[in-house]
Amino acid sequence: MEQRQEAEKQEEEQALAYRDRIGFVGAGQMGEALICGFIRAGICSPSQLCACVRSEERRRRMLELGLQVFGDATLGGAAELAAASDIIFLGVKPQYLDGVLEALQPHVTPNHLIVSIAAGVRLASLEAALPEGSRVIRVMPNTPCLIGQAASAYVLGNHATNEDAAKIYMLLSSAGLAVSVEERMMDAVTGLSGSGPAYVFLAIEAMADGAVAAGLPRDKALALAAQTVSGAARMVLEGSGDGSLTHPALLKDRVTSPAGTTIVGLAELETSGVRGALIRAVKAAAKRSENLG
Ligand SMILES: NC(=O)C1=CN([C@@H]2O[C@H](COP(=O)(O)OP(=O)(O)OC[C@H]3O[C@@H](n4cnc5c(N)ncnc54)[C@H](O)[C@@H]3O)[C@@H](O)[C@H]2O)C=CC1
Ligand SMILES: O=C(O)[C@@H]1CCC=N1
Repeated sequence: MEQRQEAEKQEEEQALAYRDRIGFVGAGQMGEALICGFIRAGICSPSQLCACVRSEERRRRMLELGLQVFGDATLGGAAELAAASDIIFLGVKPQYLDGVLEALQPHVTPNHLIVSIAAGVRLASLEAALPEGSRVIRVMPNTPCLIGQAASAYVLGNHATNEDAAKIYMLLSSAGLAVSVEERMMDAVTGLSGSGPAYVFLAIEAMADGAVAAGLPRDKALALAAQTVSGAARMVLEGSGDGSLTHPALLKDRVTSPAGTTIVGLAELETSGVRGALIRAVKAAAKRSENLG
């Protein structure tokens, strides 16, 4: 009985998300990753999506994906997008957000849910730039959303409702992991999972370089490096098989034979300060996010 109620609740929530029309002000790297993630997950169809774009290249790409396209948000596009959307994602760089909010503000109604993905920009500034009582959610997604593997965090603004929370969770979790956090944690999230794909890409590239130096062809080195990172990550996420995280130190120890190859590699990483470098990278990016706000 409980299971049936849960399934009915889930269907009801899904139906809510399915009906929404979603507009993207700015559809660049992250906007496109969200759009493709949602379409791929089947949470909405391209006909429910629209975007404001500034460049011809972006216009062509959005049309190719099947979206309705409007022009620059600050040159009339915002009004058209607001009329065609229930949920509005703000997908421009933080430095363009003020102009976009100014253009959007007169067209935001109580029926709109505004979702900002801008790094560092606080809910208080977003709410202050929008009509009193606006429903706002701040999200930090990441680019693996493109292939349904996002790590996203979200926090509700003062006027966002439980229904809004269910909607954003439905949308984000359709394309990966979604967790709710307190706003004071958003800078840390940005430094970790927002920017993190870039650290991992760098690590994959460097590991492949090492293998090339040791004699492996580039294509095989890259494929093995990427699959190693992916497989190791899945073991942390799924290794215990019961949904709980497995501590990476435990998994590391299982790879490391006495007087074997791995301990020699690990010792090099420790001598080079890789552990400290990663900690400092996440902290520096979190600090930058704090300063952007
Ligand atoms: N790239 C990433 O991995 C992530 C980015 N973010 C956030 O997402 C936001 C966008 O970042 P990216 O997608 O990387 O930037 P981007 O530069 O690739 O995309 C922004 C898009 O907005 C468009 N744009 C700017 N002003 C516009 C206007 N007035 N009307 C219509 N379109 C306009 C630009 O032409 C561009 O296509 C930023 O606030 C960033 O902090 C958040 C998480 C991850
Ligand atoms: O580099 C940036 O500022 C954006 C936010 C998180 C990832 N990319």
